[in-house]
Amino acid sequence: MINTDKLEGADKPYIIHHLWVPRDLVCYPGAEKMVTRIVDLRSDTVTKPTEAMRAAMANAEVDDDVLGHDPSCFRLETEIAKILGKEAALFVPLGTMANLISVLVHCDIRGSEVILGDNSHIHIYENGGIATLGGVHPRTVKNNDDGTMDIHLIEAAIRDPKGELVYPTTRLICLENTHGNSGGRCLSVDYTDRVGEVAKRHGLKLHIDGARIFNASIALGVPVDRLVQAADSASVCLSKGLGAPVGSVIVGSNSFITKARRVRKTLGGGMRQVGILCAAALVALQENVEKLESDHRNARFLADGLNEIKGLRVDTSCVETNIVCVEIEEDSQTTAAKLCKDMEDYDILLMAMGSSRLRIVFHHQISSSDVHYALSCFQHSMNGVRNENDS
Ligand SMILES: Cc1ncc(COP(=O)(O)O)c(C=O)c1O
Ligand SMILES: C[C@@H](O)[C@H](N)C(=O)O
Repeated sequence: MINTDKLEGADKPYIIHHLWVPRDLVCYPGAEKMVTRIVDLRSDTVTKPTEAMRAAMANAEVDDDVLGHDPSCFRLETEIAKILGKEAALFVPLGTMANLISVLVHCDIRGSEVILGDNSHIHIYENGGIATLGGVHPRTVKNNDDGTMDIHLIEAAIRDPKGELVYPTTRLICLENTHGNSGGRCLSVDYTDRVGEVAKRHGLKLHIDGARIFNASIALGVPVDRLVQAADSASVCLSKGLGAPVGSVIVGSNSFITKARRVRKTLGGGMRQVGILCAAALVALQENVEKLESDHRNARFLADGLNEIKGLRVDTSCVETNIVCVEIEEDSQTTAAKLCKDMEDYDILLMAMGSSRLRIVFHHQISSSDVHYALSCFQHSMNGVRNENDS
């Protein structure tokens, strides 16, 4: 890897992706834009469809999926239900809608309450949809750093039926595996099964936000169907690590999915010739699950490298899948926003998750050489920050 410490800022524009090209080798104006590539580490939602996906989309067998069942959609839903070990599945545009529909079906009686993590995606990043659209009351329990909620706190949060005159009625518990805001941490089968036992004991349902359940499966070495066995429903994002251009699915019993299909239509989520999207998702399912391990490997490699850079700190023990959370140390004299901007100058896109926290997410369109390139740019940027502050 080329040591970038020695190069002056003026050479910065002449980055030919992965390589620094000294000025005299660049012979004409605009060459600096000749060969650059965006290294997009903002999320695993940013992947572009592969050629195989585009071909599948162009040749997809389609029909009206509202009036009947689009054949490509039927094939995808049948396949994903089988893989997740549930009776049926429903294709939806976004994971947010998958979670919303699931909660609304489980909590279809007024005054219902759902127990979920205070740092969960449903609670923080889904516009409070379960309340604003579904009238479902959220009852949060503290998320631990590993994405779990203490089981005794879950049980304590369940409303006493004797108080039904004044309390909402608990009907659902939601888990999230992997847990996004905890840095992609995995919930174990044992933990999930124990929460499932609590739900059953109290006559409650269990939903798993499985946006990245395939990442958990690969990281834990546990089949996805075993990870969601205790759940009555699960949402799975095909458009994240699996790399489909669009789509998530809900899995559950036949009767649950029948109700979910109706709620989807109510929300305007019914789609006509949706096979065009499902054909790409089928390719993603067939081709990209096996690539998740290299995303996790790239994440671990970057985490270890960043930890060696003065001013940055990564808890590498928390890097279990494709997400790396980077803390910017106080004395580093920079911020997450500034570092994102600096890295953008190198054509590297990151997401700030606060004033001193960065999130880096890996996917199948990030290569190991991208990782080396990103590492050298982080080093160069943090050196620049230090030089600025020393002068
Ligand atoms: C854990 C988790 N659940 C649900 C979602 C929602 O997915 P979407 O962005 O497709 O609505 C996300 C977002 O990416 C997520 O990270
Ligand atoms: C930010 C969040 O909504 C999105 N689910 C992501 O992980 O990129």
